[in-house]
Amino acid sequence: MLKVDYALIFVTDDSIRDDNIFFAILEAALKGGATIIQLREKSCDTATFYRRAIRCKELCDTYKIPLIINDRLDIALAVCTDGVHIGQTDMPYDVSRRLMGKSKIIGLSVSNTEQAAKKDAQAADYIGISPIFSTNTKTNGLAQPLGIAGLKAIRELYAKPIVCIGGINKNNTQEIIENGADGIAVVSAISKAEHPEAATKELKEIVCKTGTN
Ligand SMILES: Cc1ncc(COP(=O)(O)OP(=O)(O)O)c(N)n1
Ligand SMILES: Cc1nc(C(=O)O)sc1CCOP(=O)(O)O
Ligand SMILES: [Mg+2]
Repeated sequence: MLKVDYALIFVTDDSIRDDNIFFAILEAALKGGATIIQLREKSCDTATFYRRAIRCKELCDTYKIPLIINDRLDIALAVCTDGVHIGQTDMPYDVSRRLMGKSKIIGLSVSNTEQAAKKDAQAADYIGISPIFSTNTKTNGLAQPLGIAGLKAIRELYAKPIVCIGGINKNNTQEIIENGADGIAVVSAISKAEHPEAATKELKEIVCKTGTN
């Protein structure tokens, strides 16, 4: 399997229901250098999710960038995406792995050091620190932010890639990477930017100049 670059995950904004706007922002993120796309839909029906996933896959394939589906293994399998991102209350890791297969990317959210030390997190391809900072974007059960101290504690015990999510922007990215994250995952820093392509480029440059990417 190709080495996966976790530097900059653009997580799509499910508050954008207009497909023209949604896909224009997605393409801007791809042009700007997002290294992974995560399609996250929390409230639409399955047919709508599936149709968006198909179009996302076509666009990601054009730019040769992996597509990961948030939560929904059935959509990931139906569209044959590169992976899935699961949370602590989503489909269990073992089942996700059995259904997705060995070659696919599986990410798992962790909200404390105990979860990061458990076998599911250790077996996943990467973990998402959930959240690193406070955010208004996630409206379904945001955990207590881990902050930089929490990231450092998890880095001590976790050897695989760590991606941080929640309240990340161009002003706090450098600190996150300096303290052990391999990459960042963002929604609003790209989707709500005046120029999403330029915003993506700027975030990517900060990650790459700070880390070893
Ligand atoms: C990279 C990354 N990390 C964490 C999350 C959060 O996933 P989850 O805990 O399942 O919450 P929802 O996104 O499903 O609301 C993520 N999506 N991506
Ligand atoms: C999708 C998601 N998951 C989170 C978690 O903590 O699990 S925070 C989040 C939203 C991140 O959006 P923004 O970059 O706009 O803060
Ligand atoms: Mg989830």
